Amino acid sequence: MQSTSTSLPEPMSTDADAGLTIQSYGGLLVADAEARYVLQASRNLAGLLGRAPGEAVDRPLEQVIGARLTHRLRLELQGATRLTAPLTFSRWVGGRNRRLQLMAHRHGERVMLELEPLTGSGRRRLLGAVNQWLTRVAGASHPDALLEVLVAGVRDMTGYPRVVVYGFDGLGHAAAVAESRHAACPSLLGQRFAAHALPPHLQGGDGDFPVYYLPDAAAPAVALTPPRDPRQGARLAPQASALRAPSAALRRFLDGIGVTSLLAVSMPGDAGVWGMLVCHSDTAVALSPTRRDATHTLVQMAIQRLFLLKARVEAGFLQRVRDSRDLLSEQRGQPQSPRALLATHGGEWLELFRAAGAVLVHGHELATLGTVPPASLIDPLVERLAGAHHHAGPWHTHRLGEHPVTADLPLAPACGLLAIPLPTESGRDWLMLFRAAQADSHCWSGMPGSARPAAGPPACPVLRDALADWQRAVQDSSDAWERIERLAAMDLAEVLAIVASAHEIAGLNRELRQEKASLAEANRRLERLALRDPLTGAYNRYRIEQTLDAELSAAERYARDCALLLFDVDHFKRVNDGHGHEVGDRVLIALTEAIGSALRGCDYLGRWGGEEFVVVASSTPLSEACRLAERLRALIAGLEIDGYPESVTVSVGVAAWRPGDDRKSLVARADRAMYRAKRQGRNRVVSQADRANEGAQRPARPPGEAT
Ligand SMILES: Nc1nc2c(ncn2[C@@H]2O[C@H](COP(=O)(O)OP(=O)(O)OP(=O)(O)O)[C@@H](O)[C@H]2O)c(=O)[nH]1
Repeated sequence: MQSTSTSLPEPMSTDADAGLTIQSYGGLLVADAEARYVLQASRNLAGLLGRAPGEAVDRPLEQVIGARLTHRLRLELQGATRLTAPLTFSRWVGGRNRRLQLMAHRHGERVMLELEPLTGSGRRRLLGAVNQWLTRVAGASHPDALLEVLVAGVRDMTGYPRVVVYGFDGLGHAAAVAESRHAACPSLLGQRFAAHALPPHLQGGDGDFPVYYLPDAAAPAVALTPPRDPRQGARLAPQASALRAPSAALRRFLDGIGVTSLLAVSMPGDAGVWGMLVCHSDTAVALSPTRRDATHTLVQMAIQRLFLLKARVEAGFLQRVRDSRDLLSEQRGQPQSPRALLATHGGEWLELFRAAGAVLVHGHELATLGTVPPASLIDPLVERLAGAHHHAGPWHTHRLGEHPVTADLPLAPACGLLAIPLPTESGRDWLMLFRAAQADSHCWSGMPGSARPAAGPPACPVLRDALADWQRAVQDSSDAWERIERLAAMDLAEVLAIVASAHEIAGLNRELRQEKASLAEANRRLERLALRDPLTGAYNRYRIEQTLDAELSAAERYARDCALLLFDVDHFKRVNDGHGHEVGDRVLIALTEAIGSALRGCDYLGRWGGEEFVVVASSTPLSEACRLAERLRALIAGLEIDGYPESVTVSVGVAAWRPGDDRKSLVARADRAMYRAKRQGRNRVVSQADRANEGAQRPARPPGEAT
């Protein structure tokens, strides 16, 4: 047992603690951190414990609530900030046994003990109802249906005439998303409250007290006895107890909407408070702690199920986007232009992302689908985005008209934009999804000048007076882009970048192939010009001389045969003169074709000049060369040429390489032989060996020169 003298606080004179007043249906004891002494008590303590506050303050806790209860309390509070479940006990008060509930939690250096009367009636029926609603919550298959079940269940279990679920958006604004109400209650469904304008019981939820219950807002608040210890004298914050009496602001708010009793249960989410379930009644409602606990349990179950269902809906959405992405990916082999891509897949994307239009910008190509801003504004928009957005994630807004990046671009009818940079090197490729302005269905409470909807809430002077800045009609706004949509769009953009780039690369390859083909053709033309005679296509003089030089050095080096055949068309002048140059040309061409077709692959035909041609016959001794020449002569003589009725004959001089020969000497011998063939009557072959048979010797002449 601890000594009173060492630990009892010194009395001090102070004003009543105005920070915390509590609701009269419950009672409050404030104890020291070790829960040994009562430091303060609510002034209605006698009604609950049968003991006046004066008989409790400064007393050991055991004396006030009993030794056994105190012992259990200390045990369960060890190392904890609150009891996990309320403790129940009985007390004789006013000649009858009363059942009470004790909840306790730490608040700074104090332990707060909250007392409430227990009404034990209807437990069995409650259990049945809870089970029934839990089963229905577990069976709900869609988030909306689940919330409907929840509000109906809570209304059934609590008897409140109106139960509303408010959802908070990312900015803390609340909207009534589900409601169950008695026919006489005006509906709050769809009603929105700006974050800073929310009534206190809706502001972000109270993490310490997930359930706030106000049986009767009109009931007088109960003060606490003043603290006596200066060290404990700091003012108790109003939030110190779940039994706190309504603040003046809450009281005014509830007055404004005609609510007397309130039960608010916070709905925690992954990141803070997701929403709040609120029960309203215009008359006082006595709700046993058991029913409140049951309500709390149902809400907790529902919120877990809600997230599960939301996750399923999101997974379904993601799966559909991935299916579309995979389909796209499978088409990598058949690259499509941005236009074709949008035409093939865009419709599905618009449906999936609830978008009115899409733009795909890739390289210099731009494709559009559905309702999008005017084409002339897409380039400036891309410019802006490229300047303002420097990471791989999506850029998004549901208010293009108000966003600093886009405010001065008249992008209507587009209102929301989800723009995903394609992961390409240019940094200027985008997939853009546009949403149209949403016809305003938001109803913000207390909007000045607006007529109250017939089924709307009663006028609320508190909100109307205090919240001028949020009393704007929601206009020029589209549905916001949800996180899951942004993630899915990024997924899509990744594959889109690959497919669109594949298309671009295929295009470049095509151009490259075309360029290569043109280049090869130009080279062929160039080669032809440089090495071939333009009329007949035979090697030109320059090329055939090169060939002859190469053959002669090979002959020299490897002691290999090589022969030269020099052809001259007989009386060619007559062909020209008699039939015209055109026919003369035709004769030269026909002759070239005939010789060319009769030669081996290792022989070369060249035009020596005018109507003179040479054949360089490699690895060919003189005798064979003569036979070849004779064969060619006969072939030419047998030619039938269109437009030239006569036979074309040639005189051929044949010379074979001898050691020490160079081009000049070999050509000179062939030329002399050819000259002899002319002299002997034309249309014949004469070789260098025949020289002995011929008396006259033709003087050497430059090759190609007319004889
Ligand atoms: N149509 C045409 N004629 C050519 C071409 N090159 C040279 N000639 C002509 O060929 C003729 C050669 O005549 P000549 O050198 O007198 O010899 P020839 O008439 O063949 O008489 P012989 O050689 O003595 O049998 C000239 O009239 C040239 O104008 C050509 O590319 N096309």
